[in-house]
Amino acid sequence: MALTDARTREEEQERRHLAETVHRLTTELEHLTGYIDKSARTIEEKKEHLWANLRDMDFAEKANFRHEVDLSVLSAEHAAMRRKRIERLLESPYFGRVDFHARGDAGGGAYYIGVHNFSDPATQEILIHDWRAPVSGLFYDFESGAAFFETPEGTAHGEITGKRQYKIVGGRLEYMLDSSLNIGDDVLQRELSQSADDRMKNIVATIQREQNAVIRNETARVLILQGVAGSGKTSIALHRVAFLLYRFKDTLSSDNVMILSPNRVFGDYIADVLPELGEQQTAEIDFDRIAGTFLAEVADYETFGEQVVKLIENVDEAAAERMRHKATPEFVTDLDAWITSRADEEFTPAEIKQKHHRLPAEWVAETFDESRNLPVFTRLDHLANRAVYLLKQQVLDRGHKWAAADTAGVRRQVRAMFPHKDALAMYKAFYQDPDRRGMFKPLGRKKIEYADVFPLIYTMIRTARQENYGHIRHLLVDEMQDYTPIQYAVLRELFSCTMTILGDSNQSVNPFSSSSLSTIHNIFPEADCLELCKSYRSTTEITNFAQNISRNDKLVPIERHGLPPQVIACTDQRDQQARILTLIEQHSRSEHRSLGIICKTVTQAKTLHHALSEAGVEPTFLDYDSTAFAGGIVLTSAHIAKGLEFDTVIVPHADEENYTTEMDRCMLYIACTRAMHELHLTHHGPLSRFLEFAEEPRSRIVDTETAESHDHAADARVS
Ligand SMILES: Nc1ncnc2c1ncn2[C@@H]1O[C@H](COP(=O)(O)OP(=O)(O)OP(=O)(O)O)[C@@H](O)[C@H]1O
Repeated sequence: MALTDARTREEEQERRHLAETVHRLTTELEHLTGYIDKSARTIEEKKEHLWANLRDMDFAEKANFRHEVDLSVLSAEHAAMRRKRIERLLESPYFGRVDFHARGDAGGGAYYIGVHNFSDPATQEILIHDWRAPVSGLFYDFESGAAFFETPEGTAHGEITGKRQYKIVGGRLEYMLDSSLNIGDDVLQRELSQSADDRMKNIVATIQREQNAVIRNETARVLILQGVAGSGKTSIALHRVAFLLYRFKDTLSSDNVMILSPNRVFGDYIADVLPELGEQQTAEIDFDRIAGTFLAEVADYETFGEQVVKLIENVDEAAAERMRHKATPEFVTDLDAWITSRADEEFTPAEIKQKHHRLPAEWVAETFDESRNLPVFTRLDHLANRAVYLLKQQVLDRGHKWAAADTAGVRRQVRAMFPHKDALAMYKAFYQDPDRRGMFKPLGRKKIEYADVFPLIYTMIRTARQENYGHIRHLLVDEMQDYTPIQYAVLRELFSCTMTILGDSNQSVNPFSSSSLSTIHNIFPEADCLELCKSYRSTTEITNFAQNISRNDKLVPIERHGLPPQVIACTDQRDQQARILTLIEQHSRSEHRSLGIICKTVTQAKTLHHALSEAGVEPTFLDYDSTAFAGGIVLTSAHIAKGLEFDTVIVPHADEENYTTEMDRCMLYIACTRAMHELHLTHHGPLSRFLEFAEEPRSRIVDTETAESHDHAADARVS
């Protein structure tokens, strides 16, 4: 009874504290709104004054006046940004509290932690600490007892006497929980059992200790993060970007951060996380866009998506061999050495003659030699420019004319000293070597295979000066396993900044050209490598099911239970469609929001989309041309679904014919690991070999009344 009283009293105190915080936030919001309105009026008046008196003002007065207007606009913008943050805080002012008694300090204090800092403007007292502030590390990194955090004056040691977590929605306390341990399991369970939002959401309130270590790593120039499916890699990487923006705010802004994502749908899916954390959206890029920038005027090329389609739908052994060859680190070393030696081996200095004036071959050799450290085509341009300058000088000195045709003539002679006309010609010549014969196979007259796209871009970068991303100071690379060493070599040339590189070697979409953790580490030997092994996305049942498809002994599933995955045997194609329609119908009646129907290929997804549309269901169809993610019911391929998640997933065509190769196994694994709460697989004909384990009676549910299994699941599910 006494305990309940104490608890009630504490809750009462917390409610009062919340009300007080909301009051102070509201006061500040009103103040800012007043300030912004007043600024808007002042700016308007100043502009009108400027227009009215423009003629009477001299240059200095006008400049002064404009400067004043600019300053007012800047200050109003700052206030508007601050107002946005206050509005966000009013929704949920804080999610955690840690009571810390610093050693030698009699008082000690309660630190409330939220998505932003908030200080009372009157007293400057910090009422809410930003989750990224050093003191907030206490909340994520320590249990009760001895703890420390860094302050500008040094390390503050002391003791944590209590930790509390809150769920505040719309400014109202939904619940609070005391937790002496790390972020309480209860809160995490509640968060994980919720339905998926349309987009990826922030997880600040429940960041786990091992995840926090990744987020707050300040020292790594390159950080490689290997994490099992659903371990929070992408979420953590985005929180890390938010942390770095906070920690290095004087030198790093969102304009200097870039995210290299697998495709635009994924880019759109994660687009809300940084703004939710109070940061601006960063620029986003993918390898297809890098290819577009470099090759638009050079060659037509197969895209990554087209290559995946080709591989899944019809594996061409010779093409696979070419891919394998170009996906090795040795290939990069070979190509690099070959490019580097071209100038020495193939440049033949010769005399340059123009308008009866000459530059001897020795001069040519010496001049070419002076620019040794530059790429070969840049060296040729330098040489030609010097030759044009000298010869033109001599011609003009004699009183003759120098025409554009003379400049072109000199350039032609210089270019003739090197056998390759451009990077593409040079790249093709690389394959003249008998050891490499057959390794280059264009698709038609001017189109190159995807496997040649980045070797060619690398050749371009190494042979002539190219634009790079010099303004980018941090690059985040997601799905690292899908990029080859040559792609990393291109990244190294284009970005000379710190990087966070993350992925999962179990989720490669192309077994012929994927990179293992050790390969990537060899490319970035200076990198810190961290690993996340706990999987948070799916129920234990779904994770265990996926583990049977592709085992990863390091994976630790989170204890959260739900319906066992269903494998539904259908009598024919029509029956399969009917079953899928029933599952969609069940989903729409359930508490779940998002449903992903994930086929192996885009072609299969398209066919199913057509059939479902005819039956009156209109899921959002995502293919390689899609640029935005959509909530609700989504129909797509495993490759495109990568990185996404859904409350419920249906995997159609789980038969032996469809899922039979190692590549198919990857696709099946990716599709199944997209499910958070429910997973259903349908098939007609023999079940895929990768699902043989599911044929055992306990895990396989064939022709059962689905409602019954739902009831069973409800019992097992943790609420
Ligand atoms: N600490 C956490 N608190 C709450 N939710 C979490 C936490 N860590 C991960 N999650 C949830 O787990 C799910 C998976 O996260 P995320 O997509 O970032 O993982 P991933 O490792 O990139 O997955 P995959 O490689 O399979 O695409 C998300 O719903 C995310 O919100």
